[in-house]
Amino acid sequence: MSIYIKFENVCKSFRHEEVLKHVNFELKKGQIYGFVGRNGSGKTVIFKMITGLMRPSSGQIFLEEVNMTHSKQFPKSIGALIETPGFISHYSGLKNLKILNGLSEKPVSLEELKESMRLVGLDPDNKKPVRTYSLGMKQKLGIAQAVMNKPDLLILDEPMNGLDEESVKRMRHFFKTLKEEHGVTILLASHNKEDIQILCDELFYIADGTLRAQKETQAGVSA
Ligand SMILES: Nc1ncnc2c1ncn2[C@@H]1O[C@H](COP(=O)(O)OP(=O)(O)OP(=O)(O)O)[C@@H](O)[C@H]1O
Repeated sequence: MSIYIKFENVCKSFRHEEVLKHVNFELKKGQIYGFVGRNGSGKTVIFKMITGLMRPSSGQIFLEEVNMTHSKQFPKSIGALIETPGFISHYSGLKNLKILNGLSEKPVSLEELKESMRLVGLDPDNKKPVRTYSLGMKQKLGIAQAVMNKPDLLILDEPMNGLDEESVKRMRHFFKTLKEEHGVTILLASHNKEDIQILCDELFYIADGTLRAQKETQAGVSA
């Protein structure tokens, strides 16, 4: 299988803080990769660099052999939930998705937007403004936003935050289906061992700025 994403000697520093030191990894298509590490270890920084929201201090990042290191564009093949998504609080969930869809380079139909909401457990006909949404509902809308334009690569930073047990199960099933039936590559940062064990094919541990890989067997393992 060919390499989808490649980090080559990537370093990232903020002022005097060296967050990532010569990070190297290669990711293949159609796998779920887990990124594990303590608070502040650099998971979100890695995700932001893949989406082009942040630049490495040195080193190179490739996405499908295209050098993304100095790219100013958010790649259109990526859907992401990184930190708290910003929604327009006085609009409904669906209206927010419609606006974001209008900005996308790969817009989908209204019915497809509604289907994304249903898939994460939200009612697209709910007219309530997002400001009245619970934490879990906002998180679900964030996931719907990440998947709605049918990305090849899905980046999920703590996607289960605020979700109840039933919703976590639904999301796990949903992410697995995206991988198995649609070949989506998923990068997942999570502090939840069960999510990591159930979902991930391979794990990366980040500590003291360095990254260590560990192979996982499908669905369940030695995390
Ligand atoms: N824009 C920024 N400016 C300065 N420092 C930053 C910036 N973004 C991240 N950092 C620092 O980089 C380090 C890694 O942050 P990051 O958000 O990647 O951690 P994380 O592994 O995602 O943590 P968590 O598990 O808490 O989500 C932290 O020390 C953080 O303070």
